[in-house]
Amino acid sequence: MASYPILPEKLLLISLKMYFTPDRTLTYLRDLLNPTNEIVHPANKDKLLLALIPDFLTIWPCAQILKEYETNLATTGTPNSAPPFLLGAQDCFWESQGAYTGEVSPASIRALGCSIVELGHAERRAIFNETDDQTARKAAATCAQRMVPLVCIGEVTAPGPIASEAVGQAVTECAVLVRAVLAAIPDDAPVIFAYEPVWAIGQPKPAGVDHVAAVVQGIRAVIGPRSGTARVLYGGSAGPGLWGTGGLGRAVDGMFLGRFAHLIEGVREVVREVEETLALV
Ligand SMILES: O=C(CO)COP(=O)(O)O
Repeated sequence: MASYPILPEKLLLISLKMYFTPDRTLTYLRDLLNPTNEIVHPANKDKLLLALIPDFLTIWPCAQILKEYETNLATTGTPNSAPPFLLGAQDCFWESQGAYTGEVSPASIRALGCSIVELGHAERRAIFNETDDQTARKAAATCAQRMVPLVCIGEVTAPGPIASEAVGQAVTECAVLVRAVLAAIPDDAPVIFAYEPVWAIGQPKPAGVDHVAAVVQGIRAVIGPRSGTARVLYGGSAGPGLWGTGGLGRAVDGMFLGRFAHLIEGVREVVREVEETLALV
C-alpha cells in the first residue's frame, strides 16, 4: 500500500479556482518551476512545500510538466527525490467508481498525479449546498487513495465589536466540520485544515492577524492529539505582507493563496517571507 505524502512544517498552497484558461495555467506552472524565477527552492524542500491546485482539466498536463521538472532535478544531481512541489485537485467525489455522472473519482485524481484534494470550500458550500457530512465522506475517500484532504473551514459571519465573542463564535462554527472530518479519516492520515473566514474570501484585505491567531489556536485545541500530521493554514485574501514580522508566521503552518498569487511576483514575495522566518528557526 502506498504511503501518505509527508507534509513539511510550512505549506503554501495555491488554488486557481476557475480563473485561468488552460494555457495560462500551464504557463503559470512553468514560471513557478523555472529556476531563473527563483520561486521553488529545492534546498528548502524539507521545510516548505508549495502546491498548485488547478482546475480538473489541467491536472494532467500540469502533472506532465512536473514530471519533466523532477527528471531535470534528478539529472542535475539535486539530492533526494521528493519534489518541493505537489499538485492538488479542487474537489472529488466520495465514491471511487460507478454511475455518478459528472463527478470526479479520487482514484483518478491520484492516478493523474495529485497528492492533495481540497474539500468543502465556502464556494462549494454556498453555491452547490455541500454539507459537512459530504465533505467528511470525501475526506475519507481522499485518504483511502493515500492523498491529503485539504479541508476548508471558516465562520460565515464577520466579527462583531467584541473580539473574544467573535473568536468563540468562529471556533464553534469551524469545530463542526473539523470533528466530522477527523471522525471520518484514519487517525494516522495527514490532514490540512485551511481556516478561511467566509467574510474574508474575495475581499481587498485578509482577516486581522489577532483574530486569525486566536481562532487557529482554538481550532488546534479542537483537533487535539492524533498520530497523523495536522496542519492549519490561513486563506482568504492572503498575499504578500501577511506573513512576516507581526504577521501570521507565528500563528499558522502556511497559507492558502487565491487571487494574490495570480502573478508569480506575488508568489515569490510570499515564499521569500516564509523562507526568512524559516531561516530564523
Ligand atoms: O478562497 C480562497 C482560497 O481557497 C481565497 O481566495 P482569495 O485569496 O482570492 O480571496
